[in-house]
Amino acid sequence: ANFYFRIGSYCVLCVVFSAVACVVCVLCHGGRTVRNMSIIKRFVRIFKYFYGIQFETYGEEKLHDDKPCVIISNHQSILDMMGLMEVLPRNCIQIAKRELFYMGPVGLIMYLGGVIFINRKRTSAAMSAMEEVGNTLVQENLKVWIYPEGTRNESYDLLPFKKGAFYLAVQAQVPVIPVVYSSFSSFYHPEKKIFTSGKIKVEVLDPIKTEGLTVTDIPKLLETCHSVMRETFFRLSNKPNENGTNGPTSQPMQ
Ligand SMILES: CCCCCCCC/C=C\CCCCCCCC(=O)SCCNC(=O)CCNC(=O)[C@H](O)C(C)(C)COP(=O)(O)OP(=O)(O)OC[C@H]1O[C@@H](n2cnc3c(N)ncnc32)[C@H](O)[C@@H]1OP(=O)(O)O
Ligand SMILES: CCCCCCCCCCCCCC(=O)OC[C@@H](O)COP(=O)(O)O
Repeated sequence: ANFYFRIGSYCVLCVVFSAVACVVCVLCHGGRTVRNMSIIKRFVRIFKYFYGIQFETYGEEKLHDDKPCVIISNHQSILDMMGLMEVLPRNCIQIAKRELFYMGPVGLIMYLGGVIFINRKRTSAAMSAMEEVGNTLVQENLKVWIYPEGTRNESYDLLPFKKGAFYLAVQAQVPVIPVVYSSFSSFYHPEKKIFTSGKIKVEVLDPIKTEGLTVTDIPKLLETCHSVMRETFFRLSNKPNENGTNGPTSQPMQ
């Protein structure tokens, strides 16, 4: 019961705070602009106090370079939104599934914040929407936050990555900055109806350059990002990986 209450209240908070934020954004900036993201960020960062969630961030300054880039991060649940807003840099928009646009005030506030909606069922339309972002990224000095797994993933691992984020980065010749969140599963587990409070570690990894890369380099770029993020995810989540060590950097388990 507690699980449903907390998840239900999370959704209610999203709806209520969105409605309020829409009014504030329209009064402050008049319409759809990435500058509204700083207002949205302030609202969403309050959520963690309702749920007793703490964030421990490492390397956040790597996101503060005032230059365009593609930020990619793992995606576990709708709680990711709190983690996103915890470290979201200025001038950064997100790519979101179109279904979110139809969620009342939540969709409207995302629209006002400059979020790009894609239809995952129509790959060609999604790709052209992202291509459009790639064209304006540099001159508008924008950052784009993409969840390359393309969907929430509550398994204790990373899904294979979709290619869109890497096409966009190579097309715009901007760096890819991976951000990794530790597993929520110690305090958030929908199957087991668990949603208590806990700590999430967030690590921003070094930017990966794409200057000089072409479309043919995309599979390798994707693989590099996937493996470094997966390794970090295991380390941050204290998950022993295949060969029984607790992450490649630490000593093998006794
Ligand atoms: C006060 C406030 C209160 C709170 C209220 C809330 C407010 C919050 C506000 C703001 C926070 C917002 C929070 C946002 C959260 C949203 C989370 C989500 O919705 S996550 C799902 C959507 N995201 C994605 O799906 C991206 C990842 N997807 C991609 O990048 C895909 O690549 C995509 C969609 C572009 C295409 O997906 P494919 O399923 O077709 O898969 P592929 O393997 O990537 O591509 C298929 C083929 O197309 C080629 N391809 C892909 N992209 C291409 C391109 N750009 N050009 C040419 N070819 C391309 C590839 O090479 C591949 O071809 P070959 O299989 O290799 O032969
Ligand atoms: C008027 C009814 C509103 C319903 C309450 C709003 C629900 C909360 C909205 C949270 C904002 C976005 C958080 C987020 O990160 O959602 C992404 C997931 O969805 C991705 O879904 P999928 O696994 O990719 O299908």
